[in-house]
Amino acid sequence: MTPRPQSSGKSQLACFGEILLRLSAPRRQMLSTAQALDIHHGGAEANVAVALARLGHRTRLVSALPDGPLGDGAITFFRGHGVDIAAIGRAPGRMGLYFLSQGASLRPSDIVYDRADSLFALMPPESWDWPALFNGCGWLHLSGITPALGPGPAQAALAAARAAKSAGMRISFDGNYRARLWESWDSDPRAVLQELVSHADLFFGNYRDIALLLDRPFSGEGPTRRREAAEAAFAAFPNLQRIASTARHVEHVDCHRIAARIDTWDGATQTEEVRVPGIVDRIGGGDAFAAGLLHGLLAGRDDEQAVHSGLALTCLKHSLPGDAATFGQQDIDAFLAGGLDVRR
Ligand SMILES: O=C(O)C(=O)C[C@H](O)[C@H](O)COP(=O)(O)O
Repeated sequence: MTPRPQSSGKSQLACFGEILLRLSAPRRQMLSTAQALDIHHGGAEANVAVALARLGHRTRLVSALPDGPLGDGAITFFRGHGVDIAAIGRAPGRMGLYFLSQGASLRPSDIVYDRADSLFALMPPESWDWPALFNGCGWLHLSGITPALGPGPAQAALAAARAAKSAGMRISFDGNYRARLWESWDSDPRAVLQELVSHADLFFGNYRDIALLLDRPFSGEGPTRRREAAEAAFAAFPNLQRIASTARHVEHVDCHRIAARIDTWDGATQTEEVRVPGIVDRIGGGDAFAAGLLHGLLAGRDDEQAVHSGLALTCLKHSLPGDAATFGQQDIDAFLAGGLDVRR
């Protein structure tokens, strides 16, 4: 039996962010012609909460869902995956939606957001009672999507990070830059993202995210450019201990090559590149990487093992429809051991 890992220190990991309903055109149809839509639950932070819960960690989703059947359905979904839903507030309002047309052949995937004025986006920032919501939690996971939703969520994300910091919690922050969201309101992404990264111990982002944060380009090639960007980020954000990233080469809509990496102050751990053919659904791949890597760190493994568990979980996620990576340790172990014939 594989022992279930326990998150270290104060037991729970809190994920703060919007829960979304994903409506996808089935069988790779386009949204403009689909006659039915498939339903999945998602949201960047929620995906991390589910993946970690499936891996045996205690995760708490801090969010808000509308009263009524859509909110009830989401609660059932997250509870069913073992996520603590006690810190999800309920109130009248609308649920954030996004629509997906899954790419095929030479047509890339496309996302249409319909989440303006959702209950979560309109929550007054002062309505979140951080000490109560984070009670018993030792880690907070946030992403750059929450502050992109509007001035209220931006203030809430900052307040969450400050409260977690002053409670002695560790913080992971996934850059998740979404240009379409930031462009929908009069925002200054750099200032907000800089403060959030300044509170983080672990930052998920690549050299492009760091270039955006620091407002400067990195001109080298491959690993040299990644290291240069990481060193610039460590210099600008002294609280950061690790920067984790993936490098993705899109061979074809259905076939990507993915490598993963952790940079620390004194060096980097880089994985081999894995070819991922026959992709079923790549949405949530970044969240799966974050969850897999957090899983390794929370279980007390070293960076080499943690980055490989992140790589394994992101690659596995591409085989599964929906946002969440609902795999167990045995799936990660089997992936890392290789071998793709039927297991029986
Ligand atoms: O865009 C948003 O606001 C969402 O939260 C929708 C998606 O669930 C995640 O963004 C997945 O992101 P990746 O893991 O990078 O594919």
